[in-house]
Amino acid sequence: MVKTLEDLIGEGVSGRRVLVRSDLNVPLDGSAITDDGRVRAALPTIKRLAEAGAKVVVAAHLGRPKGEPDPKFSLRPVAGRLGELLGADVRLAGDVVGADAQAATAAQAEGSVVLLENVRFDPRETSKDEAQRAELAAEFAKLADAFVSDGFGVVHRKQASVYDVARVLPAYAGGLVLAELEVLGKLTGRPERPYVVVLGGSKVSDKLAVIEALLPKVDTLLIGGGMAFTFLAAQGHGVGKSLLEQDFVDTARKLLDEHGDKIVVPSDVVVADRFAADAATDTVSAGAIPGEWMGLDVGPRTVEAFAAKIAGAKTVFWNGPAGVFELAPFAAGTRGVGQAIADSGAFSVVGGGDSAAAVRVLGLPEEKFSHISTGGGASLEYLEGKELPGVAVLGEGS
Ligand SMILES: Nc1ncnc2c1ncn2[C@@H]1O[C@H](COP(=O)(O)OP(=O)(O)O)[C@@H](O)[C@H]1O
Ligand SMILES: O=C(OP(=O)(O)O)[C@H](O)COP(=O)(O)O
Repeated sequence: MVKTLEDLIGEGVSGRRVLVRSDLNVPLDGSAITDDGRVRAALPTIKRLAEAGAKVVVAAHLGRPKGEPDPKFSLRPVAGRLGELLGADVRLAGDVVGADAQAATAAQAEGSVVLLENVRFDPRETSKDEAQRAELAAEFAKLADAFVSDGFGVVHRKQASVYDVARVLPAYAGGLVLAELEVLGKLTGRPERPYVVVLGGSKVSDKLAVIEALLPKVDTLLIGGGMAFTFLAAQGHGVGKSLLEQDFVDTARKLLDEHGDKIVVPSDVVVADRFAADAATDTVSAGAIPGEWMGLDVGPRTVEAFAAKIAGAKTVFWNGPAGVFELAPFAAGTRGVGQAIADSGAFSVVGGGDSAAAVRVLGLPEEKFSHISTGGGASLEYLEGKELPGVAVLGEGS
């Protein structure tokens, strides 16, 4: 049996030091948070512990820094926002587990919150070497007496602050992780059919691996965003300077051969001469992407084709924006797909940091989605039937 946050509260946390792993990986424009959804989602667990008198130490990552401190990836803006939402100061430690983190946590009052600096500033966090990760986990463990895993968006990562630390501290599942798993469970049982999955985004290599496992489970797979170009290349099209995962082209061709009836790829693309809001743009057929240009959104014919499939669905899962929605000229595809899902009346789940942000930033009707999940890759791996290391480890000790 997995122990939960409520079990921990029941054991009594007043004066105890509790390490919480949250997913605070928010989209930033410079140092401004463009969507604080993940901070809001992390709030209930942190608040619950603080109100119960715990000394709360929050661990989180931001982006993918290269295992060393990099001011661009500092959690400072997040500490500020978390403090505003909590209505209390949140001290940001200057390091992950170093002298400043130790001093900040040693000086904590009951009910206070310290945020450790981006855990990915330490190369051991994401190391493939288990001994390295275990070493960092032991250092996290010195800062706390218990661990609450609440970062749903990152439970698919076997990383020190997600997985290894749960093996060295008494570990509990946070409310967000439990709530997310409960909703996603509805998609793994017997989803009402037709079951349509819409994929896009830019974490192409991560997600291409999931497609193969998902295909037998779904009726239709709509592929937009950055991952579409690997499939267009597999169909023999030139994709210019668009995102392309060359190593996966052969697999994409095999998937199109074997499941061509289920997979829908873009028939037209919005292309640009640069990755910029003021780039020159054009809308072309998927087979006519100019060599020096890049595809940054799906075109209107594609949106129409995707919307028709979505309109007939009873269950929809969407991860990954259909285009670079952050830049106005490339937002129409994501808006169109999102609106079609909202209008479908299907049981609909949208997951992922950027996908969830897109719903809010583009002003799509949030209330028309059945669930907006904080995790994209994590949701996909769960739907694929894969074990999530950050969840599995919570049951290990019992
Ligand atoms: N054609 C494209 N080329 C490059 N980037 C893209 C393209 N389409 C979408 N994106 C980018 O994908 C990013 C989100 O991808 P991803 O992290 O995979 O999604 P999520 O966070 O929802 O899981 C967005 O920032 C968006 O700008
Ligand atoms: O943004 C995240 O995932 P998502 O883009 O799949 O929703 C999580 O914070 C995990 O980040 P990672 O994919 O760099 O490990």
